[in-house]
Amino acid sequence: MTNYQPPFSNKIRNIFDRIAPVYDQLNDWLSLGQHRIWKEMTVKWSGAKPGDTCLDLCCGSGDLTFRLARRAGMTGKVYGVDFSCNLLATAKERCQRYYPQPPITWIEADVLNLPFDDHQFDAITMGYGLRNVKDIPRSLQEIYRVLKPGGKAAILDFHRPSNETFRAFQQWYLDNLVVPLATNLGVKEEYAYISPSLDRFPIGKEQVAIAQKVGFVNATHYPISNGMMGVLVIDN
Ligand SMILES: C/C(=C\Cc1cc(O)c2ccccc2c1O)CCC[C@H](C)CCC[C@H](C)CCCC(C)C
Ligand SMILES: C[S@@+](CC[C@H](N)C(=O)[O-])C[C@H]1O[C@@H](n2cnc3c(N)ncnc32)[C@H](O)[C@@H]1O
Repeated sequence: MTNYQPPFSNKIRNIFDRIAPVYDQLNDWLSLGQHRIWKEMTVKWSGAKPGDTCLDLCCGSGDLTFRLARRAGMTGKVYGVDFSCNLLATAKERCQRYYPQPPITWIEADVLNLPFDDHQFDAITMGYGLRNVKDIPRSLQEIYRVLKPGGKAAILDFHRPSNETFRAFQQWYLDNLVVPLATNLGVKEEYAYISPSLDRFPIGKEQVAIAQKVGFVNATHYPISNGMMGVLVIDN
């Protein structure tokens, strides 16, 4: 199994604090809007429904949080957790401007030490967070701890395709479109981080094995976008 050891969390937090001003726009441009579909699939696979108490981990500027809130409705409760104060500020600002109604609580915290009691949540999402945490098993343990029995989590992230052509295309896209465009916006190093972080990230079946070791009874990894992205769905 891959020995995954990303840099210290402070380095990661600084990366996301720095890219906050360009983050949403670059995601739209560079994924050709596809990230919205991937996020909608993730929320759907989390099983969130009206009245649920939901949690979005590594919420960033809030894309998945807002989608969860739409599903949970006015009788539900939604929490967004992130340690980047700049991305959280964007999330709060977007919330006030575009989504004044859903009951969302924003919390600045490390997802490796969640400030919640055990068994609080019906549904949990995490978008592009697991690859960035210092300790993946610990992160899944925290999810296991705060999920209610019968609750479900859906975790979206980049993935390395097993098909060589798609793998080569993904690498070409990162090297020749993502990094150059980011360079023009003054955030070259931050976006250059994606590729090595993806090399260290466990592939789908390894993620499933970690989740099972943590205690999840059901764990399935769904490759999407020709395996360039993936969603790990886990429940207890
Ligand atoms: C929303 C997306 C990525 C979020 C994201 C995650 C990270 O870990 C980062 C680390 C450092 C800087 C930025 C990020 C970051 O934005 C997914 C979409 C954005 C991507 C930049 C686009 C990547 C596209 C795929 C490699 C190929 C898709 C091809 C398709 C034809 C559109
Ligand atoms: C690529 S962004 C994803 C944001 C959002 N989920 C989305 O899909 O657009 C990754 C987020 O994870 C957060 N993050 C990474 N490690 C974290 C940790 N240990 N605790 C809290 N947030 C973390 C970063 O601050 C950043 O906002």
